[in-house]
Amino acid sequence: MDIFRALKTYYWHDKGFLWGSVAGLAIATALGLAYPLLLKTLIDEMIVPGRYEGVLGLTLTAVGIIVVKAGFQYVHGFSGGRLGNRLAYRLRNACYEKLQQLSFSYYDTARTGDLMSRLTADIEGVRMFIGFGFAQLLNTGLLLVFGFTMMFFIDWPLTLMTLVIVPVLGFVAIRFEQNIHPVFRSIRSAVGRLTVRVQENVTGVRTVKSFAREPFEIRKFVKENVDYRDNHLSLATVWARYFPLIEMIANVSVAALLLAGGWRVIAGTLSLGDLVALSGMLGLIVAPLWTLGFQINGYTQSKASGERLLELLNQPIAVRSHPKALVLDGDRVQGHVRFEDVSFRYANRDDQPSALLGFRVDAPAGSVIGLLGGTGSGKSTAVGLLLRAYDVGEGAITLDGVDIRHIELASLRSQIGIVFQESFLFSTTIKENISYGRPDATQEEIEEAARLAQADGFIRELPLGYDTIVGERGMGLSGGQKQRIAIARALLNKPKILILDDATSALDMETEHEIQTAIRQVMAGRTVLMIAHRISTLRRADEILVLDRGHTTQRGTHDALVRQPGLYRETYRIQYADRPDELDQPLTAAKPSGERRVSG
Ligand SMILES: Nc1ncnc2c1ncn2[C@@H]1O[C@H](COP(=O)(O)OP(=O)(O)OP(=O)(O)O)[C@@H](O)[C@H]1O
Repeated sequence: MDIFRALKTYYWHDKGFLWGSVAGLAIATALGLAYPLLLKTLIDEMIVPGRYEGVLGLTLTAVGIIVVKAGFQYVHGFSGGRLGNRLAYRLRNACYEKLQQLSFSYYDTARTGDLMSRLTADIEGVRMFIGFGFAQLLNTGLLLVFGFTMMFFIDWPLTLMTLVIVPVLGFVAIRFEQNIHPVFRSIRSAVGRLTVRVQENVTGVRTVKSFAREPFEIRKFVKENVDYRDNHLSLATVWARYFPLIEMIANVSVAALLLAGGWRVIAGTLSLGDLVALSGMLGLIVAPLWTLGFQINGYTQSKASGERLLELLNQPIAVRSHPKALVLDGDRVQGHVRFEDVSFRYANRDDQPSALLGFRVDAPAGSVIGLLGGTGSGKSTAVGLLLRAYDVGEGAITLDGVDIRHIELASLRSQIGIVFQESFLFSTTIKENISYGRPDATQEEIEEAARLAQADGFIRELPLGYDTIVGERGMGLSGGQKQRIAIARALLNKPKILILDDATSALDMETEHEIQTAIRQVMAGRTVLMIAHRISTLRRADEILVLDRGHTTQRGTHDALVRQPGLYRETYRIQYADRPDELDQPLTAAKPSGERRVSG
């Protein structure tokens, strides 16, 4: 029950509906117990003595009970439905909000399909139990108490005899719960894995098909499907073992009552009406006991689901704003960025050396800093740290002299425009994609940003222009077009700091040059951090840093770096093989930038 206690905040607002649902069902059940009493009256006081004048009154009483009982059943259904659905609504919102709050590090290991199944199937499991299952389970308990109390007043020795089944059934039900809970837990995570498979396959379908790996993907799916099926088979086995057992125990008590009760009716120590009432009541009590398995089933299923939801809801948020964090005033931000001996290691990669070591940059407002380096050298890590995707391990990053850990997260990020390596577009219009960061932007502003990003031309050629809907992940557009929309999106915000993480790699040289010129205009007085593999992108930067496995191996302007032996000159040589003029300049020794190659 700890799980449901922990989920209380999501349903306790509606405790009125909870009590309505419980009380509705309990009263309806109690009224149901009146039927055997009516039968007893009919037999003992009317049929046996032959006094039939009360039959009509008795029948009307039965009809009255039926109507009132139906009314209370309605209260149960209405309240349970309201309770469950409101709970599911709140839980869904809370999970979604949590997903928005969770930091980048959570998404490094999270699986989309698994999250999807938590937000759908698991919420459904909890909704069903709290809305209905809980009231039914409680009702079974109440029925036992009410029913046996009434039976006790009719004939206590026979009642005591039948009561023997209760602890036996209770024991079996607990064993059943213990056996079935782990099975349900594995089923839930098997569903999660199955969804992940499908989701990944659909997302990566182009890669799968281009490598002709469909059979491999099918095998992977079949493996998960076998796992899912086997889990269900285990479930069926547990069911098959316990269900007949529960039914058998319940029926033994009915048989015992008929035998002992029938004996006493023949002996004249029990009236026929009492025996009919007792067996009717036992039947009413035993019926929900038979479904106790189903009820426990629902309980354990929703407990497993509740666990998975709480696991998500209780996830620690790695990067968050300090309660007293500084909220930036956009008009007063200069955009002076400093990385002061920053080192960082990814939490999920403890076995690996640091992704960034002793990284130092001083980027006054309006400067352009270029980052060059082989793949995995730490370039994206550096810009991610400025965005506070992760918090630095050692050292500090400052914006206008303030440690960014002391700045309110949203206000920090609102000063930064970033274009990622992979341009993600939402499945909506191009217009909405560009104005994502500033939904209040006018059409003119959107078009202006698109013009600067060299996107206006191709957008206008599309049948619906800015109102064209781009599919999931921007399908239907070329890589370069997607990149240009992503650049327009970043430019529209007129951020004080612009980060371009290999953002122009999919563009041809000419378009890239035009975008660079446009970015220079827009970014006059603002700070740009630019990651690129092309010298043409970087050459105008005020300072270029060359990274290698997290270390800064070279730094300087293009003119200085091209004269130093090292990766920069080497890259230049490869990319400008037809223009070796700059390489003919006399070599200068590598500038002692203070960086030392430290292992690890
Ligand atoms: N989210 C992550 N979780 C764990 N390790 C990561 C993560 N992102 C990057 N790394 C690791 O950190 C190191 C630096 O990666 P980073 O992405 O900063 O390199 P990069 O220079 O931007 O490379 P590329 O040019 O290929 O984008 C690499 O060893 C990489 O495997």
